[in-house]
Amino acid sequence: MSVLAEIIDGVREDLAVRQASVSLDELKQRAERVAPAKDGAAALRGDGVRVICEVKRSSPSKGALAAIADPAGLARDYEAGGAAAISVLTERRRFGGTLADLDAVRAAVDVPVLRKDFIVTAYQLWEARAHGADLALLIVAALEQNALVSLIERAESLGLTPLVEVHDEEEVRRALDAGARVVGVNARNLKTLEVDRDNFARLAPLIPDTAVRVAESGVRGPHDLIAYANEGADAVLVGESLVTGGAPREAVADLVAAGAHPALRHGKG
Ligand SMILES: O=P(O)(O)OC[C@@H](O)[C@@H](O)c1c[nH]c2ccccc12
Repeated sequence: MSVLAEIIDGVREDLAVRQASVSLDELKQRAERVAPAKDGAAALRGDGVRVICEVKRSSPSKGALAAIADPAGLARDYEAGGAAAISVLTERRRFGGTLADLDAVRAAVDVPVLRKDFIVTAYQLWEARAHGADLALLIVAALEQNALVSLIERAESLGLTPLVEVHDEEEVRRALDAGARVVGVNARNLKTLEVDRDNFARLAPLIPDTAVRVAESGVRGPHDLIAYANEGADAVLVGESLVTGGAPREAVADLVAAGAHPALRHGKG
């Protein structure tokens, strides 16, 4: 079984427990009480390369990365450094995240917040909205095409911007066919966990100008951001290097400054 399939098995078990304790109706009521979602797509494209900063405690490839006792404080540092959005991993078993992290981050920052999880049912989209997320990750490799189409539609109907993650040519085609407006190219193959930073350059030309292009994973510092920008990234998603580096606000500010450089041919001008 692939790593991705193993993760999803665990996600489905944890999901069943939550579904048994919080009904869909209850989630819908909570979703009505939170502030309306912010425009996630607009936040990820503009002058300069936008930086999405991730709250990430551990990963299947590296194990424990950082304890992150105060996710709200980390998110405030990210925002102060110039983050365009904050990604919060809510998967528990492999990434050490919870929905409580999402609540804490939502309450701490004004920028859009992404729920990063392995979403396979509409219930999880309602959860994302009920806990204040503005964007939700949908991983093409984890979904049949009809499920992908219906989850994108459902996300949009809740005001959530779907960040649709792809890893190869076929998945780009599926994402676009399904109506994705924000496409994330992951350098990491979730089935093998291998990182290939050249993946973005291969796939970006297949994504039309009408969509927002996000380069995900493997950004160690400004050098990698500049490379992704020159390959057409509107935004980059950064986790590990920020949580392990010790000075998150400064590290984000360095990335944002590198992405703002006028010599960069970022985005689609
Ligand atoms: O820690 P990194 O290499 O900076 O990567 C961040 C982010 O791209 C990565 O956490 C990620 C991308 N897609 C995912 C899907 C599920 C879980 C995690 C991810």
